[in-house]
Amino acid sequence: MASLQRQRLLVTRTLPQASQARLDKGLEGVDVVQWKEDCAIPRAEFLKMAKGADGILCLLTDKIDAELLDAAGPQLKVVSTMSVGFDHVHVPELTSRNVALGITPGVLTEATADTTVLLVLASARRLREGMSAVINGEWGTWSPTWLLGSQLTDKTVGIVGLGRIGVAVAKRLKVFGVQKFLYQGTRPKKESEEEVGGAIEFADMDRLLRESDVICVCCALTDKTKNMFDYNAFSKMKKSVVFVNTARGGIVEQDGLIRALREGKLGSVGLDVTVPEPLPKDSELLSFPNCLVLPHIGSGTLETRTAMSEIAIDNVLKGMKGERLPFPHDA
Ligand SMILES: O=CC(=O)O
Repeated sequence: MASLQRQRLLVTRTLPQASQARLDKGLEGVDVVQWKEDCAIPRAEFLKMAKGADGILCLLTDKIDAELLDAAGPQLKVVSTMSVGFDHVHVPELTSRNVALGITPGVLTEATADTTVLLVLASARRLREGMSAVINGEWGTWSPTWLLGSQLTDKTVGIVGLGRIGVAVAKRLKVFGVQKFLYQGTRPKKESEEEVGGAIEFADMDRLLRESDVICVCCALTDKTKNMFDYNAFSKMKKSVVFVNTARGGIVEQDGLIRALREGKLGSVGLDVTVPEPLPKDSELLSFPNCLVLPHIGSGTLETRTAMSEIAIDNVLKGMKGERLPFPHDA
């Protein structure tokens, strides 16, 4: 009787506890090799460990391109990324080799929308400046004019990308009394408009930039959205704008953002994503009191990260069996 050949699964980082326990318990017919250091797998190590893998469970920090796929070999059946974004994966290379790609959509919508709202409020209410004042002993007596921010009541909010996360952001911000939402994307989305409810309109980019009091970037990084927010775009925004990006750093042309901040063109900025990540400590971006930067923690709750890693395991196991992935990238 022919014995079933064991498969090799490469996992590029230690996973949240429950999912790690699932791997440690052992997966039937699968040998797991895993990079367990608390840092991104170095490229040379990745190329070495990928050799002979039937499945790869990776993160958004791991570049998946022709070189990596060559190093893995022709037996590779599936790449499963523990992220909803897949701009780190060269999809045509996977497609041409018949390698499936799994992602983790849906489960991180709420946490990422929460982080977006957190940045909107924190930026609008000048949280960074307020906290620094307290820590640095600059907190004087209560003043009617000190550290005044802005509020969402009766404002116009621009959402760039009215996908799952964009809708969840709009629904949350609505309860703060937003008057109107404008949105941008590949096309008008009636179903998403209905889900948000109330005053919401598809608008051209120029109008969205000029009329919005708050702009939230919630779209994927693609060839079309890369560097979409450049100096020219920032120059069109209101001087009081609150600009928040929780999607991908590459959607913003960062030198243009820095120039706009330097020239005082922007009210406040909240970023969860930058280029590069981590952002070097001496980046000029960190020198502006009205720019708040978080270390890419949009989906960073235990519940969400566990749900993401569980899906990533389910995807990779199905793919290694040659079956349809529960969450393929092109669903
Ligand atoms: O940024 C996080 C993700 O794409 O999942």
